[in-house]
Parts: sequence; structure tokens; C-alpha cells
Amino acid sequence: MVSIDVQNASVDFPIFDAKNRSLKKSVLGRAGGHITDAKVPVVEALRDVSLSLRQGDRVGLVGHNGAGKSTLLRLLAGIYEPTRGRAKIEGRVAPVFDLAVGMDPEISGLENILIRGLFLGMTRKQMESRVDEIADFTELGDYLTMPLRTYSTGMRVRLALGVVTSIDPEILILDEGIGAVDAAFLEKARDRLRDLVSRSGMLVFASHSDEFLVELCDTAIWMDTGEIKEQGSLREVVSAYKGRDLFDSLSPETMRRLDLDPGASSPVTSNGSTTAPAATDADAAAKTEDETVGLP
Ligand SMILES: Nc1ncnc2c1ncn2[C@@H]1O[C@H](COP(=O)(O)OP(=O)(O)OP(=O)(O)O)[C@@H](O)[C@H]1O
Repeated sequence: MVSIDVQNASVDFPIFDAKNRSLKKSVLGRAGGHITDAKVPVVEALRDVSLSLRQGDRVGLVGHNGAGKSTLLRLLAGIYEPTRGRAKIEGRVAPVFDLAVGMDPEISGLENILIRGLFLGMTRKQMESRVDEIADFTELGDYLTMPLRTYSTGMRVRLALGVVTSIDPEILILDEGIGAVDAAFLEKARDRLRDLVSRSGMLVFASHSDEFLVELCDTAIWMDTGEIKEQGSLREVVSAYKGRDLFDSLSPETMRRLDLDPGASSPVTSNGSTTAPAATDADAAAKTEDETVGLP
């Protein structure tokens, strides 16, 4: 059984080569974790985070730039140890932060499929039995026998997405930023991502894309300056973060495909009013980013 239990965890980054802050002090910073005012400044990327996730959980992480989403994902993947507090992760974690990680430019696409699969916790035998299916999905044809360095960015993404979506993770940790594929291929990738998530024991997914959050997650966590600001149903939390109903931004096609009811009651705050907190400038910036990003 997979599980994640994080108790009062903090992650600090001391910055030994920070420059004099006198200039910066006059500038109001909105993005990023809290920075302590010490001789060696410390970025408090996560502060006192507690979290309990179980089999079947599909959690979206939202928050402005520098809010701590990637740091939390790395903590959950066991890449970072908490500076204070505890993090107990049970289950095989497949961390997908950067599609290019584990890819070797000097070996062929086919060889890269194998290597990347091993990186993600699969066995050689498992990968060998999936190579043909992945190769088909990428539509890269003869290029699969050529070194990866000869591929365009979009071709690399096709290959990497093909591998990543072929694995059987117990805990899938997914960071955003899987861009640069054309629209038709995006449709194919969307279906595979959905299948991948449905066979994973647990998903934690950081994204600025409403469409992908709705597609893959049912609950959400809103991170703000290193802390969990709100946790709950996807629609409620993302609507509170964005200052508008999450469903408003979805295309009619997505609403239909996911069988969502636009008329279902809008999220309300504990005092009964419709949630619409003032969005910060950083949130607005993140929002602009959302609307331009096609993939998570
Ligand atoms: N290796 C590092 N060294 C120093 N500071 C770091 C490091 N990694 C992250 N931080 C800081 O920790 C804070 C949280 O960063 P993190 O990358 O987790 O944010 P994020 O929510 O993923 O942001 P974004 O949406 O912009 O990707 C930021 O203030 C960032 O500057």
C-alpha cells in the first residue's frame, strides 16, 4: 500500500553567496519563499508543511512562482530531506520533473527509451516488452535509430513522453513544463497521461494549467510562500487561488469530455460567500503563463 506522511516539514536553503541586500530591501518581493534577514540569508522554501496522502489520491499543486511546489514535490520524491520535521514515503516513486533527465544525446532513440525506463524504476525486461508500443506512439520512424542529438525539441518531447507514460508507478510525481509538442500529438499524449494516472497508485502534480489539473486531479493543495494555504476539492481550492471559478476557464469540449456540470454549485467560503480573494500580481503572472501553456 502506498502512503505519504509529512509532519511539520521545513526545507531551508542557506545562500552563502547572496549579495548585499540594501538595494533589494527597497523592492517588495511577492514571488518566492520567505528569506530570513541574517548574515547568511536562508530561503525558507517550505515551512511547517503537514500532509497525509493515500492510495488513489490525485492531488494538484497550485501556487504562485516560488511558492514551494517543486520543493514539495522533491521532498515527496525523497530527493530532499526535510531540514526540520519528518517525511515518510512508502511506495516506488517515479519522479518526472524534467523530461530530458536521463536522456543521453549520443545514443539512439530506441536505446534512450530503455535507459529512461530504467531511471523511472522499470526493469529491463518490462521496458523491452514495451519498446515497440512506445516507438509507435512517438511516430518517429527511422529517427529512432539515430542519436538523440539529431532530434528537434518537439521530437525529444515525443520520445520522453512516450516513455514516461508507459511506466507503472506506485507514486507518480509530476512537475509541469512538458511543452513543445504539436496540437495533434498533444491529444494523443493527453489520453496516455490519463491512462498513466489511472494506473498509478497516487499522483501529485504541480501545474498552472486548469485543463490538465481538471483532467488528472480531484483534490488540490494551494501553496503560498512555502506553506499550505488551502487543501480540499480541486474546484474549491483552485477557484480560491485563481479568484474565479475553475470551470469558467475550461473549454466546452473539456467540460463535455469529462462530463462536468458547469451549473454545479460554485465553491463557497466558510462564511458562505462565493470565493474570490484578491489575486496577487504573482498569481496574475502565473495565470498569464497558464493560458499560454498547452501541456502541464
Ligand atoms: N536549490 C535552491 N537553492 C536556493 N533556493 C531555492 C532552491 N530551490 C528553490 N529555492 C527557493 O525556494 C522557493 C520555492 O521554490 P520552488 O521551486 O519550490 O517554487 P515553485 O512553486 O515550484 O515555483 P514555480 O511555479 O516558479 O516553478 C523559492 O523562493 C526559490 O527561490
